[in-house]
Amino acid sequence: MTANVRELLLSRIRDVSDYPKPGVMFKDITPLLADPAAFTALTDALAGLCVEHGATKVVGLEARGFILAAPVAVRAGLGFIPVRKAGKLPGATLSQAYELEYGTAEVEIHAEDLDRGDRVMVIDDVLATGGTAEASLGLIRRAGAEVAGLAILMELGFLGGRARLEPALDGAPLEALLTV
Ligand SMILES: O=P(O)(O)OC[C@H]1O[C@H](OP(=O)(O)OP(=O)(O)O)[C@H](O)[C@@H]1O
Ligand SMILES: Nc1ncnc2[nH]cnc12
Repeated sequence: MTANVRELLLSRIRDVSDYPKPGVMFKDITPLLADPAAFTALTDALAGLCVEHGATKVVGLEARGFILAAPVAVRAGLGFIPVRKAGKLPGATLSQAYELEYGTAEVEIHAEDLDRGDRVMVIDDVLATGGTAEASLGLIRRAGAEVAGLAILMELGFLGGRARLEPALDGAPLEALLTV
C-alpha cells in the first residue's frame, strides 16, 4: 500500500471522543465507507493481503468487519463467513465469550462453514484490546481451519492488542494497514 493510500484512509477515519463512554476515543469509519475512492482502495489492499497469504476463505467480524470483509471476499474470489454476536446464527455454532474495551460480548460461527484445510483471513476495522480477534481466532481453530492471517484497518497500538494476540495468532501474520 502506498503512502498516499495510507494518508487517504487515515484522513477518512473520524475521531469521536468519549464515545460510547467517557475515556474512549472512538474511531469512526463511516466517512471512509462513504468515500468510494477510499473504500475501493481499502478493499483492494485487504484483498491483496488475502492473495499474498494464500487465504481460501474470508471471515468478517460483526458488525463493522462485515462491511469490509464482504467486498474483500468478492474481490479476492473467496467465500465470506460471518463471526456473529451470540444468538444470531440459526445453525450449529461454536461460541466464545470475551471482553471489549467497553463491555463484554460473545461471538459465534457456524461450525460447518469451515473445513479442515481451509486457510482463513480474518478481517475487522479496529484492533483495540484484541479480545474480539482472540475469540474469533479460537473459533476458527476449533472449527478445524487454519488462520492465514488477521487483517485490520486500524490498530490502536497503545491498548496492547498485538501482544495479547500473539499466542492466538500462533505465527500467523497480523497485518494492520494503519497504526495509531
Ligand atoms: O480489540 P477489541 O477490544 O475486541 O475491540 C475491537 C472490536 O470492537 C469493535 O466492535 P464492536 O464490538 O464495538 O461492534 P460493532 O462492530 O458491532 O460496532 C470493532 O469493530 C472490533 O470488532
Ligand atoms: N476506540 C475504538 N474505536 C472504534 N472501535 C472500537 N472498538 C473497540 N475500541 C474501539
